[in-house]
Amino acid sequence: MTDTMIKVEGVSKKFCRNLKRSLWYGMSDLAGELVGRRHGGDGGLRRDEFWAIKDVSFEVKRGEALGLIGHNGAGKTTLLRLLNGLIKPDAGRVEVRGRVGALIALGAGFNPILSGRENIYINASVLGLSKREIDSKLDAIIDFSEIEDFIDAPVQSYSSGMHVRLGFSIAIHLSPDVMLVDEALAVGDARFQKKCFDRIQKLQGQGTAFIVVSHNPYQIESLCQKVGVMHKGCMPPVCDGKQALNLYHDLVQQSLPPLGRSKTDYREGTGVLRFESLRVVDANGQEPNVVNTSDTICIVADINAEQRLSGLRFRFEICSANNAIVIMATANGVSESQIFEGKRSVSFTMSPCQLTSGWYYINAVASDGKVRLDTWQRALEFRVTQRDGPGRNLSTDQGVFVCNGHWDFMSCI
Ligand SMILES: Nc1ncnc2c1ncn2[C@@H]1O[C@H](COP(=O)(O)OP(=O)(O)OP(=O)(O)O)[C@@H](O)[C@H]1O
Repeated sequence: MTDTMIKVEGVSKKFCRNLKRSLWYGMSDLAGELVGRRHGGDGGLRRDEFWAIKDVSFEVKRGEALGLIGHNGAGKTTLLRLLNGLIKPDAGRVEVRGRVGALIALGAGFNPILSGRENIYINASVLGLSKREIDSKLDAIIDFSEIEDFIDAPVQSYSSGMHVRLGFSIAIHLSPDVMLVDEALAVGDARFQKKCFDRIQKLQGQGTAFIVVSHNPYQIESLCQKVGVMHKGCMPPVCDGKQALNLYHDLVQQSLPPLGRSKTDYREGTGVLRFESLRVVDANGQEPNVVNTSDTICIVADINAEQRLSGLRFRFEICSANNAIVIMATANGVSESQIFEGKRSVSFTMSPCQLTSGWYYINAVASDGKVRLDTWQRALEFRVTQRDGPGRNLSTDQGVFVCNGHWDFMSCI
């Protein structure tokens, strides 16, 4: 495996839901191993056991980043713990080359009663660095973490963001060959997140292989060359960002109730800017109960930016009941000089709306071009009909969109 830094082959890991039984299984497995009889492997599940990881395979090469996305409990952290050697697989093989930097659980690896400075020494020496090597990196670690004022305070007094800053800074300054990052970056503020992304890209250029777990598929798409979508412990072959986004979008939508029954939304993003409300209004500024295909409609979002932001991008995705994106209205060209701070409104007008009858929903997305600030999936549902009466034209009520093109009829020579 010349350039391959991480190789995972047919790995499975099971857990037991019942603590007492889990302890009993653990003891009997241990005893079995001592006499050369091993339960597990592909052996079946015992009572209350389930596969947290099932037959997962992938490779990550030098300088590559693999993103992992999936619902809560899909098995992402378990996979990272297997890669980091914290737990053993029940079946399959895990190979990881070189020095591994890991940011798995928030605050894990820190001794809470020791200061940030003391924890830097402990963490780095565990990874095999001498005192002299750590001395030479200390200033850079503290500098990057931006917590110099607190570096001699006990880590238990740190906020979650400060834990992440210190953990990330230690990990990247130890020249890891492989870096495992579990959702930790979501805790940092937007500016620090961006600084981390830039550093991840720089380290990738220097050959570090990354595995990044995130609930933000757009973050994953911008950072990672390939993506694994985990679902109930399984992971179909890794694919590129676009395919993975579609797969993840399908999984999210499948878990939502049918349109028109109950409104369920789904949020992700740093939250520095948030959509506060979203509505569809007609040409008179009224919110109609039902929209007509020939009506002018305007999608209006009220937003709130917690700090001065520029270079923003907004997108409204209008999706049909079968979860296909029908219209993607993208405002990429918000000029750099347009500053957003505090409460504002963003709107997109469709004149006429041209959707055929049925239920639709709108996803609203805001980013600064690099980091997703807010994604509000299924922010609003609305229904379109064709007006009853003489104007009604069933032949134009097929498909999802009535396109206003024009026909030409030319004679053939
Ligand atoms: N030590 C354990 N004992 C029993 N079950 C466990 C253990 N660790 C994890 N699990 C279970 O394994 C499944 C996968 O958990 P895991 O933490 O890997 O999910 P995840 O995808 O990282 O979720 P999240 O996005 O919420 O962090 C979950 O059902 C979890 O409850």
